[in-house]
Amino acid sequence: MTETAETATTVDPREVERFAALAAEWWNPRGKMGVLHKFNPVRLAWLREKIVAHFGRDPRAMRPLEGLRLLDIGCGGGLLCEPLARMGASVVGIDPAEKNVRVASLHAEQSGAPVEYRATTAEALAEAGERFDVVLAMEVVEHVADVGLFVNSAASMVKPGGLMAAATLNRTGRSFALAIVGAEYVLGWLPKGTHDWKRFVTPEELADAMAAGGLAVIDREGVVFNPFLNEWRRSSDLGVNYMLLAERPA
Ligand SMILES: C[S@@+](CC[C@H](N)C(=O)[O-])C[C@H]1O[C@@H](n2cnc3c(N)ncnc32)[C@H](O)[C@@H]1O
Ligand SMILES: [Mg+2]
Repeated sequence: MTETAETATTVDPREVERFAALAAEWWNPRGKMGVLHKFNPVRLAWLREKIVAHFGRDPRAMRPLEGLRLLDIGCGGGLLCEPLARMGASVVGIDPAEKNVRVASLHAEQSGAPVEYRATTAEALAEAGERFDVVLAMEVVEHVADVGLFVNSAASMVKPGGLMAAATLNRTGRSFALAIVGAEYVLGWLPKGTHDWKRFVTPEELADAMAAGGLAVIDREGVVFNPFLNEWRRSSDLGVNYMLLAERPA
């Protein structure tokens, strides 16, 4: 990163180093990123459904996102980039950890998914004036050093009539019990220290940050774990994991 000297940054070096150290694990569904793999069907179905409806696409089409330019901020190994590219979107995946971008590029090459990866940040890309139909920040907000600056940079890249989607963890007593104590210490789903509860963001705070960036929230979904079915599902309960969808009015 060369721009960090002059430009304000949302990068917390310790956070980015943590993810870079796990780079080899991105595509192992039973590895340290297993929870993201488990989330994938739920969040992809939600993204597909909402993007298709918003842009008036045919939900039965093989490539319903054809012609849409999509940015995935904090893309990690590209677990979302690849399936979204297969749905037809022109996907740019960015991550401040160069190791992640290398793993993601290699995997996309092998799987044949046409994703463009860059080792950079939302704030650097926003400053360069890039614009997208859809901007994603999935499971990233709780790892950035400055939520206001991060959301503002992301929002500024949404074209008029475009969408931003963000998924993160709410800051509640239940999220402490489930996402920290449960997931990291009891069940061992995530490496200990993955999350800092104080960095969790309430839906109201996230919606306010989006509004400050000129976006209006149009959908809120909770994501809850069903231990009997061993799967994640959409829910009206935003108490722990949740996703917000916002639009920039045309
Ligand atoms: C939990 S992973 C989520 C990966 C991917 N979005 C997914 O859901 O599969 C968080 C990612 O955010 C990246 N990250 C950390 N700080 C960031 C920042 N300030 N700006 C953009 N990405 C960041 C990390 O390097 C890591 O790849
Ligand atoms: Mg996280």
